[in-house]
Amino acid sequence: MPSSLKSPIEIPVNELDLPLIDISEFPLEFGDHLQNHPEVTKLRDACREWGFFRLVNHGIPVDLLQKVQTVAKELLSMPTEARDRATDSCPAESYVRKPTYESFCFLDLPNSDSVQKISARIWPGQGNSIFCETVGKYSSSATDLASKIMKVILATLNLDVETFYRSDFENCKAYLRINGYPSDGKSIGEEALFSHADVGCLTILLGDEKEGLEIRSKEGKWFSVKPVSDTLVVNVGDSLKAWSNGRYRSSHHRVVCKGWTDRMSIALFYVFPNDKKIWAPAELVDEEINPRRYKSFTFSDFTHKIRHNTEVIDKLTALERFAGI
Ligand SMILES: O=C(O)CCC(=O)C(=O)O
Ligand SMILES: [Fe+2]
Repeated sequence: MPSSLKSPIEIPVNELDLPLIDISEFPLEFGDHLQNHPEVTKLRDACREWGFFRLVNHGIPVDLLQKVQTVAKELLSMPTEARDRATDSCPAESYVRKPTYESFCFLDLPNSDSVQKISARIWPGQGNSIFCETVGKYSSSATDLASKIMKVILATLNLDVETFYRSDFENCKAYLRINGYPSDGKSIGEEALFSHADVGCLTILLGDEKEGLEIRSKEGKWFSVKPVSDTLVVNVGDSLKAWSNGRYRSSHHRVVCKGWTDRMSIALFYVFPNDKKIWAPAELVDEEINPRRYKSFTFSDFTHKIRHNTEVIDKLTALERFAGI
């Protein structure tokens, strides 16, 4: 990740109401009839146009959302020396502090001891059981939700849901990142989190209702997303873009300072296991209309070999440069 992010940027003039998807509309049994369900059509359009949508009626209790935000804020407001104790040589599982943002990263949830390890470093002795329990519960609920969204996305691709879920997504894992954006020294319009595409399949983003998230459209214009309480923002990442043979977008997004003090967000990344070979199924490849767009690669190859999933060089994203045919 680049360390200096202070470049002035153009102020976007566009505001975006993300497409609203009511996940409670989807039946638990996925049959062929689902493909023509109006909510499925809406979701398909959202994934094609934006690679982003807003989930309503997502089923995660509002009090759990509030609790996880409370413990995340408590973590981010610990003294600098305490936060720095969680810094480690493996940034994927520790605390990272950059000039304009900071992140606590937890790996392989909900099953790893990643949360306990960081908690023990921040709160020496006993750790913080309420923090661990709350983050554990939220990650578990959000991972179940991501699996459900993934199944519906398979339906939007006109694929047999159970077959493809079992063969490709059943072993997906979750990483969690608690992001803090302290306001000190930042001016309105300044980039707080650089433009990037997420690397996994899906990201579920829980914000703290402060503006700042911006998404780049197909035409390269920036759109500012208005927060809506009790909802979750979901986006497609590069792994799913590649697996869908480019049918779905993995849009670049960033966070821009809007004059707040201390914005924060919690991102759950639903990702393939490291050794998973990412290869679009033959059903999504059509030699004439939609030829194969990516060579096969493993998730760990992608995350280890690309240094920054940020720059678009000669209109090519990191995914295109890494695996494009
Ligand atoms: O804080 C946000 O709204 C966005 C965070 C994000 O894009 C990320 O963690 O990948
Ligand atoms: Fe992101």
